[in-house]
Amino acid sequence: MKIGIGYDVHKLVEDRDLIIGGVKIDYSKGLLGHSDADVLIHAIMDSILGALGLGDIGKHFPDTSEEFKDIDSMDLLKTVYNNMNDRNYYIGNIDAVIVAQRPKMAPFIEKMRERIAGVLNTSIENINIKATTTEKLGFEGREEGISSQAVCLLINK
Ligand SMILES: Nc1ccn([C@@H]2O[C@H](COP(=O)(O)O)[C@@H](O)[C@H]2O)c(=O)n1
Ligand SMILES: C[C@@]1(CO)OP(=O)(O)OP(=O)(O)OC[C@H]1O
Repeated sequence: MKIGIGYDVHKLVEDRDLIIGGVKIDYSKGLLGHSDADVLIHAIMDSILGALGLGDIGKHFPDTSEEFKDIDSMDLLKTVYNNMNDRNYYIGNIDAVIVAQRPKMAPFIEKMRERIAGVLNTSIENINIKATTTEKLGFEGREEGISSQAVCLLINK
């Protein structure tokens, strides 16, 4: 078994789609990034890469490469999954938190779990996603950005 941790932050700006956990959320602002800036998927990928001892997403998908400009982070997650699968590991479970003052994530959590479980070829029960505000404290609380943290457990086939 191997464990990993991931953390990511993206800035909230106008005129960008808000995509979190592979789900487009109707909101007045979106996250800025080289990719679609899906902060939850980035944290999950980093946790898996970390568990495998393979560095982080910046190493695998550099933000200097045109190849990854505006890319759907679910496509990157599929690449990370293939890498894990090739090394004979599968997902034990993932637990993650989205830190956002707004909007409410609760209505979208089940869809996120479904999408992530689908790409990672695991059961929805193995993917837990939580959300919290910071009671208006810090950059998330001031709605300047959204952060996410994830931990994963990988199991040997
Ligand atoms: N962006 C968010 C933040 C929170 N939630 C849900 O609300 C609950 C209470 O949040 P607190 O920060 O006040 O503890 C939290 O447990 C989440 O279920 C949310 O959906 N979206
Ligand atoms: C995903 C990548 C690549 O498109 O771009 P961003 O969306 O900027 O995300 P970040 O979490 O800053 O780092 C990984 C990047 O290389």
